[in-house]
Amino acid sequence: MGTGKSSVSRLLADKLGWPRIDSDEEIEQAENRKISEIFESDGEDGFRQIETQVLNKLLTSAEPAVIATGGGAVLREHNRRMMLENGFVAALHASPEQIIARVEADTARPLLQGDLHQRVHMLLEKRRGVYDFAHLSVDTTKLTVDEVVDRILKAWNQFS
Ligand SMILES: Nc1ncnc2c1ncn2[C@@H]1O[C@H](COP(=O)(O)OP(=O)(O)O)[C@@H](O)[C@H]1O
Ligand SMILES: O=C(O)C1=C[C@@H](OP(=O)(O)O)[C@@H](O)[C@H](O)C1
Ligand SMILES: [Mg+2]
Repeated sequence: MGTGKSSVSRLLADKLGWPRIDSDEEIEQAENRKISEIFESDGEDGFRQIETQVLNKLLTSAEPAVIATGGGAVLREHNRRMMLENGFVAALHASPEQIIARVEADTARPLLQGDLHQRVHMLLEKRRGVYDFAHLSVDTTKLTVDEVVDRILKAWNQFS
């Protein structure tokens, strides 16, 4: 969360001339509920169930697209495999301090409610290594969105 997936995906899609899809927005549309409402009524497990269904549908569509997922979509091994089998996967990282600075004004992320500093450190620890499966990893801490997009495009051109 806060590493720039949603922001980077917009510019990346523009540059590629591809549609841009954000799985969180797709989930909200399909459910006609905000992410926070889904967490509130169905819990994290309920959200992950919906997220997996939506992601699988997006990943098996024939059209090329830039897909931004939520940061926890990769917690399920099945999703990691689907992503690798159907696309080029870029994982965006950032330092805990930078993540906190980027998300502190935003209340839309249920897993970051409460003590933000403690939540961010706890989640980074819990998820350590889970993003290593990606084709490319980018530390966005000191990069602009433009620079992140350039890194992804370079790696994508070599990959494809
Ligand atoms: N490279 C960056 N440098 C500075 N701010 C950024 C960068 N990438 C994203 N942001 C800002 O951080 C916040 C979270 O970005 P977002 O794209 O929603 O991240 P994610 O989808 O990974 O949670 C937004 O306010 C966005 O403008
Ligand atoms: O990391 C997570 O578990 C989550 C990340 C969020 O998306 P962003 O990574 O785009 O903030 C969103 O899917 C939900 O709040 C859960
Ligand atoms: Mg996002």
